[in-house]
Amino acid sequence: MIATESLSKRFPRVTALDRLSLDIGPGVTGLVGANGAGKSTMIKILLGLSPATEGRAEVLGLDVATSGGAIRERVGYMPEHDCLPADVSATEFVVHMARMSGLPPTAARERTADTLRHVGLYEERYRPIGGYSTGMKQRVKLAQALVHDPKLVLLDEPTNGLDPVGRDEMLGLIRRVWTDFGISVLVTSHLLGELERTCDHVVVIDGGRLLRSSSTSDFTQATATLAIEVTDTDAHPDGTKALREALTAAGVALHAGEEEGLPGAGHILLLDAEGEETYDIVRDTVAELGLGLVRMEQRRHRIAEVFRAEAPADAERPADTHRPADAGRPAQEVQSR
Ligand SMILES: Nc1ncnc2c1ncn2[C@@H]1O[C@H](COP(=O)(O)OP(=O)(O)OP(=O)(O)O)[C@@H](O)[C@H]1O
Repeated sequence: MIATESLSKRFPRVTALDRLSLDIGPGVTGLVGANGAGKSTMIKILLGLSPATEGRAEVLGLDVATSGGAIRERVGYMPEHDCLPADVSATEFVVHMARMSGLPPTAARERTADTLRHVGLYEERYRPIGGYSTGMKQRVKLAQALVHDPKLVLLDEPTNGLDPVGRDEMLGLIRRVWTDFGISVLVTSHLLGELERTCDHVVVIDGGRLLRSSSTSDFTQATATLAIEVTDTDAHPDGTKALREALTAAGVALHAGEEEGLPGAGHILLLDAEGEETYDIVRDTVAELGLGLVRMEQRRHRIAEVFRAEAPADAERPADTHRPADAGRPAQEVQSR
């Protein structure tokens, strides 16, 4: 879908992209980096809107230096900043964008109705955009990127300004752009956490340089760590302690510390699983003690942890404090440089 080779973009005072070589296939790909990492610059080069200083890039097999127009016919683009006219309705605006992309009037109207429905805008699509919430405006921006049925969409920070619920809804929509319509997606974000569930592949850039490009599952590979949480009972007022002692006696290797569980719940024991029998031992021990098993789950790395572990020593990386008690809070933000 996208291939770059030693792609660089230098402004007089800053190198926005520094010899970036990438190969991005079909599916949903996240391009993640702090503010100023070079994400928007990359998108503008891929659209043929801004020339690279060095290197080359192809989108859908077309050279960005010579085929900008052809690329923009086949690719949808959702810009980062607000760029919507306040005094026209979503329907009027998206029909206009569809016509600009070359669709005949009837097809433009039909595609607009379908696309706005797909992004979750219904009756309100006839009201002026000026009165829309941020979430609705982001949906209009997404709709105009999809209306001409592109092969690929480039989405620049589509979750910007959204609250956690709006962000989840937008990420769900983005995922469906690929799963329901087969349109590949390149989505930028400065939030590492939100890409885990949405993207098949993640590219991390920092200061215009490639830090890592790999599949999300490689980033978040399951570890052999099990997290166990149990309830207290009258017989065992500290169920976690009782379980720790019983499992230790059974020869299970437990991690020294405990994690805090959800507010009001017990602590979470962590242990190294050595095959399926560890699960059986835990289950049987919990049953023998008469405790309630709240969770027994295999831990996965979070992208932020991997990123922090791999970042160069001189780079300040986010401290990932994700615990179950953090569930539902906004994803960890990559610090600005
Ligand atoms: N037209 C320009 N002239 C000079 N410098 C620029 C220009 N456009 C971008 N830059 C610089 O290039 C670097 C990368 O900017 P870019 O907008 O690509 O980052 P980004 O990762 O998209 O971050 P953000 O989400 O904050 O826009 C920044 O240091 C920025 O100040």
